[in-house]
Amino acid sequence: MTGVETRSGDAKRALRSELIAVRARLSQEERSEKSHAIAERVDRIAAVRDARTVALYAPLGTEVDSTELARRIGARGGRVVYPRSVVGERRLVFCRCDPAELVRGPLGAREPPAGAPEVALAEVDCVVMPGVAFSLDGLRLGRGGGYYDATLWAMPGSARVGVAFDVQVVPSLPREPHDAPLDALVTESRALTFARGAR
Ligand SMILES: Nc1nc2c(c(=O)[nH]1)N(C=O)[C@@H](CNc1ccc(C(=O)N[C@@H](CCC(=O)O)C(=O)O)cc1)CN2
Ligand SMILES: Nc1ncnc2c1ncn2[C@@H]1O[C@H](COP(=O)(O)OP(=O)(O)OP(=O)(O)O)[C@@H](O)[C@H]1O
Repeated sequence: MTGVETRSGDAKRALRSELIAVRARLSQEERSEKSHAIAERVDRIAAVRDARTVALYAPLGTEVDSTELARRIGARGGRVVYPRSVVGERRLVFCRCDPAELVRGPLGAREPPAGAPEVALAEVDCVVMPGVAFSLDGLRLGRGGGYYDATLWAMPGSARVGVAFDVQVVPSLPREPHDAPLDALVTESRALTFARGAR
C-alpha cells in the first residue's frame, strides 16, 4: 500500500466514526419518516424505475430503511435481490429472497440464507446501497470491508445508487483507486445524479 493510500485509509476511519455518531442522533421516528421520503424519490429515478432486477440491502442499525422501497419495486413487478457476503473473498453475491427469510450473516447484516437462488451479477440492473457517508461528487464511504467496491467493479452495466440521510452527505471524501463512484445519490431532500464520463 502506498503512503497516500494509508493516509486516506486513516482519514476514512476517522470520518466513519464521526458520521456514524451523527446518523445515530436522528430519532427512530425521524429515520422512519426520512426513509419513506427517500423511497419515493429513489423510485422516481429512471435507472431504478426501468430496472427489472434491483439489488437492495437489509437495513442494519441506523441505516436508511429499505423496506418501503422493496415494497414499491415489488408492486410494479420488479425483482428484488439481497447481498450475501463472501467472507475471505471481499465480494458480494446477490440472491432472491423474501425479506422474512433473511438471516444474520457473518458480518452482522441480515442476508439471504444458504440455498437462496443466486442471480448472476449481469442480471442486476441497479444496485441500491447504504453507506456511512457520501460526497457531493458521488463517492461512498461504507463500513470499511470494501465489499461493495470490489463487487461493483465486476458489474460495469449496473447503475449504482446510494441512499442516505442529508446529515450523511459531506462535500468531499478521500478517494482511493478501488472506490467505485455512484451514478446517483438520493436523500430525503434531493436526488443528485453524476455523469459516467465525469468519474
Ligand atoms: N445493510 C447492509 N448490508 C450490507 C452491507 C452494509 O453496509 N449494510 N455491506 C457493506 O459492505 C455488506 C456486509 N458488510 C458488512 C461489513 C461490516 C459490518 C459491520 O460493521 N458489522 C458490525 C456489527 C453490526 C451488528 O451486529 O449490529 C460490526 O462488526 O461491528 C456489517 C456488514 C453487505 N450487506
Ligand atoms: N478491490 C479492492 N482491492 C484491494 N483492496 C481493496 C479493494 N477494495 C477495498 N480494498 C481495501 O479494503 C479496505 C476497505 O475499503 P473501503 O474503506 O473503501 O471500504 P468501504 O467502501 O467503506 O466498505 P463496504 O463497501 O464494505 O461498505 C481498505 O483497506 C481497502 O484498501
